[in-house]
Amino acid sequence: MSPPDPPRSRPVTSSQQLLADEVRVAYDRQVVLDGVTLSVARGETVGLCGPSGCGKSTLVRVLALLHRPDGGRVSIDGTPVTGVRYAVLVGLRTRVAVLFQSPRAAADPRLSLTDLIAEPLRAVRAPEPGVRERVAELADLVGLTPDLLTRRPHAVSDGQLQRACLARALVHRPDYLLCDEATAMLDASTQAHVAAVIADYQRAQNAGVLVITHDEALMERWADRIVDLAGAVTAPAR
Ligand SMILES: Nc1ncnc2c1ncn2[C@@H]1O[C@H](COP(=O)(O)OP(=O)(O)OP(=O)(O)O)[C@@H](O)[C@H]1O
Repeated sequence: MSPPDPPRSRPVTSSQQLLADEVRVAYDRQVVLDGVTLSVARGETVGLCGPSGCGKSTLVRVLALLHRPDGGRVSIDGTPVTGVRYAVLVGLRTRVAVLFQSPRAAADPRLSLTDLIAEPLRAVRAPEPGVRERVAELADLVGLTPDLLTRRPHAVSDGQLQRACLARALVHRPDYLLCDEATAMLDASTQAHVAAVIADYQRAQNAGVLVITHDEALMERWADRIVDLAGAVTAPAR
């Protein structure tokens, strides 16, 4: 494994956190999150638990700037974020990355693993020599050999594809990484390796990490504190 990413030079202050403040989300008539507040500070690992359907993944999508909440706000280190996806300035949106449970649902089947990892850099028109160098660095970090990098998703295992998705998530050196059941589909050794890569990255970058897992032992080992979303209200929309 190559050395972890060098930390950014920005000094870290106590106000540096990814914050969902009084967030409300409803799908049609169903209120899933009703005034939920959750923060993830730089350097900490927050575990998010709660019964199936209580809104954990929805909250992750809101924090990842993929889903616009119906109420409340998201801020990154005190900067309010008003839009979602490409409406957010690139310098802000690349501060948060997400790793989902299913790498197959998250990966474009037409791309080689190299192009999959490079995708977020090419989307911001990063110079190609730097892209190739960063892909090689990350492939080494997550344990993907050169022969695997030329293959497309259908020709690699779920574990290998999740490693590529992790590399892609880290490509912009995010300050916050959200892991939504990211190790659930993996065998024990791949799970341990993915968790170790994330922990090394977190230490090097002083990143904040949010973890959703139904694996209580993993949650206990991984999280500095655990937030239970079970209190979130699921009720008909007003
Ligand atoms: N796009 C959507 N449209 C309509 N309803 C949705 C949508 N996404 C989620 N839901 C509903 O919102 C509720 C919360 O879903 P969510 O996936 O956030 O829960 P969760 O706590 O992550 O569940 P699990 O632990 O099973 O993954 C569920 O009742 C779900 O059916």
